[in-house]
Amino acid sequence: MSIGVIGGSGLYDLPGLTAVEEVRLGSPYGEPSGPLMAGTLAGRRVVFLSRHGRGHTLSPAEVPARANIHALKSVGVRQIVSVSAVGSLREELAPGDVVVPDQIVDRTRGTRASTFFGGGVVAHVSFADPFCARLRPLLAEAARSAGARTHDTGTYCCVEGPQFSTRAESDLYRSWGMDVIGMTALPEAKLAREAELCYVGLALVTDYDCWRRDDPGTVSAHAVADVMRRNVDLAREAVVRLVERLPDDFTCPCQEALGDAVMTGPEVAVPGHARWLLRKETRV
Ligand SMILES: CSC[C@H]1O[C@H](OP(=O)(O)O)[C@H](O)[C@@H]1O
Ligand SMILES: Nc1ncnc2[nH]cnc12
Repeated sequence: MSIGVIGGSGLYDLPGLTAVEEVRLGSPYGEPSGPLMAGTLAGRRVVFLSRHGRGHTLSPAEVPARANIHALKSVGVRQIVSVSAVGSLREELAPGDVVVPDQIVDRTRGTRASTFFGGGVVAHVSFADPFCARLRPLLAEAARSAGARTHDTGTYCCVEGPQFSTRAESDLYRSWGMDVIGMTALPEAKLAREAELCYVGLALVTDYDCWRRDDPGTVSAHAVADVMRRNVDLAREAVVRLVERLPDDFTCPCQEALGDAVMTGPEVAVPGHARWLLRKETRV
């Protein structure tokens, strides 16, 4: 069993990962964003994947999230830490801070492939708590002990992009109580739940989006990348400390997410595309 790390903007490899084997995999959903880098970190097997690909060639809507989750699960990953750059929608969440979100609001446009189900097999997973409730506190503790000013909760507003928001949108998301804004936590988090993997977010605040009228600067892609570059060591250290804290026998309800989710009966043959997901006991 291993821990997966998906690196977002500015995090294209995982410094300190040793004995790295580059694993190139296909999947029923096409190619993942790039090769999986499987190695050792803090004595555990860790598999790193760059979300936007080497050289950052995939925009948020182009990230092959189904292939990525399938590939990570197929090499034995059971927990995923998603590292991502986010804008802050709150004064108190400052650039350089870490947020470990506990909620998401979906503002994507519905064009991203966001389920493994359909095509003859129906399942509705519970998504009330979209991030793994057992892993989140461990990650928050790990980030704090790595030296980050850490916020243990927060609502991640996932927008379609690739353009940044208008001021009116930024104001609207704030009025809705959203805390941070990004473009990639969905559909990744949904797909991880369907694949019965634990999924948590290490959200690094890079900017104040565009809502602050006292600040003439607004977010830019290069400013985000600069802040992320300065925080690579922090992200890595937080992952190391999480890996150190994670018990070998860590279990969690995420690993049983399909137990009460599948509607399709056992009299129906499981279509080929869903066989990797379904155990006999998960069917009605
Ligand atoms: C480069 S700025 C916008 C870009 O950065 C974030 O990506 P990730 O979550 O992979 O770090 C944001 O969601 C946008 O995709
Ligand atoms: N302000 C912002 N909006 C959307 N995605 C982001 N990623 C980093 N900062 C962002």
